[in-house]
Parts: sequence; C-alpha cells; structure tokens
Amino acid sequence: MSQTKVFDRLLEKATSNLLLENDWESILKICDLIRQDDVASKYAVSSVKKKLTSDNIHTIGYTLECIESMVKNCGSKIHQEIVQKDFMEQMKSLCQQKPDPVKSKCLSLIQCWSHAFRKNPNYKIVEDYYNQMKMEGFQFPLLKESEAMFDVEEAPLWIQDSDSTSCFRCRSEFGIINRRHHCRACGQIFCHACSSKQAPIPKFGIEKEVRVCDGCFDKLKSTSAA
Ligand SMILES: O=P(O)(O)O[C@@H]1[C@H](O)[C@H](OP(=O)(O)O)[C@@H](O)[C@H](O)[C@H]1O
Ligand SMILES: [Zn+2]
Ligand SMILES: [Zn+2]
Repeated sequence: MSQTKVFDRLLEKATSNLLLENDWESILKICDLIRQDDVASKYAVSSVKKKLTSDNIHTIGYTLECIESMVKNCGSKIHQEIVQKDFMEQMKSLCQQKPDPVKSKCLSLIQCWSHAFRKNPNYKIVEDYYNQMKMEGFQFPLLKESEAMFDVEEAPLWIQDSDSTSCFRCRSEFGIINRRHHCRACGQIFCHACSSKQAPIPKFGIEKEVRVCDGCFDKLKSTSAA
C-alpha cells in the first residue's frame, strides 16, 4: 500500500467521530510519515483542511488535534502550508461558526502559532490574523507560553545539484559515471563511494534507513552507541 494511502487511513482513524478520546498512536504515525517525507506536507495539509469542512463537530475537533501535533512535530515544511491566507481564513471562520470546544481550540491554536512564529517575518500572517481577530472582539484564552514553544530539529535542505560539481568529501568530479547523491543527514552532495551507507536519523524523526555520507554515518553510529 502506498504511503499516501497509509496516511489517508491514519487520518480517517485519527479524526473518526466515533472516537471517545484522541488516537495519539495514529496522530504520531501521521507526524512520522510527514517528517520522513513519506507523504508530502502539501498533501497532508490539504487533506486536513478537507476534514475541517466536516459536518461532524467531533471530526473537526479531532482534526484540530492532528493539526496541532503536525505543527509541533513536523517543522517548517508544515508551517509553510498553514501560514497561508486560505488556511487562516478557514480557522477564523471556524471561530465564527462553531461552538466550543472547537471554537476555543481554534482560538488557542491561532494564538499559540502567533506567539511561536512571532520572530519569523515570513509567517507574519498568523500574527496579523491574531491581532485583527482581537480587534474584532474575539476572546482569546490566556496564553500558555510553554505550549507555544516548539523548535523541532528537522532535516537540512538539500544542496542544489547545480551548486556542486564534485563530491563534498573526496572532491571527485561528477559526470555520467560518477553520479551525485545526497546525504539525508547533512544535505550535502557526495559520490556513491562516499555515501553508500544507510542509517536511520532519529533526531529528524527518520526511523527508516536512508542514504547518509560516511562522515554522518560515523557520527550517527557513535551517537546511537552512546
Ligand atoms: O540518479 P541521478 O540521475 O544521478 O539523480 C540523483 C539521484 O536522484 C540522487 O538520489 P539519491 O541521493 O537517493 O541517490 C539525488 O540525491 C541527486 O540530487 C540526483 O542528481
Ligand atoms: Zn566522494
Ligand atoms: Zn552527511
């Protein structure tokens, strides 16, 4: 079964209106799939946005729990998808149209994200919505700063192929035979001889074995042995 199908099934489970409490196991598996890039964050957020349009208030409530965990655990790849006008509009309309606990959950999420993203100018839309909604009379709950702190470690962006003509480690020139390969731990580009090993990268939430360079392999092994 494709990982996207696995994600869809987990999201169905985690947002079922038959649940009596949060299905944390499914929620955390959803976060793992996103952190490991087994499912695209754009697809994940668009699926969650659809769930927020459910007629069932319980499904919406459990979906908000999923969103909260995705934002806390999956880093900027998810943040970039939620700091969009359409998503913020959807959250605001839930505050206008739905009763508690959905309304209060949405208000506290908008407030939490506004605080957590306050230093990132690219995410200013959240603070703008928060301030605008305060001016419009929405009653936000007391901010619990500890809940608004999440600095999850995430995998580095990959160096662009075009930015590298030789192996970062042995300097061999790339070409038809000597192909480029990315290390998932440092994001640098290596020849196959310098990046033939695989390892999980727990600090990035990558539990499966992925390609890493020899230097990162040794570091990861020494960390896991410690
Ligand atoms: O197979 P190629 O045509 O050489 O393309 C390379 C592979 O897709 C590499 O995948 P990998 O890191 O999983 O090997 C990727 O890291 C490189 O950026 C690509 O240039
Ligand atoms: Zn090399
Ligand atoms: Zn590396």
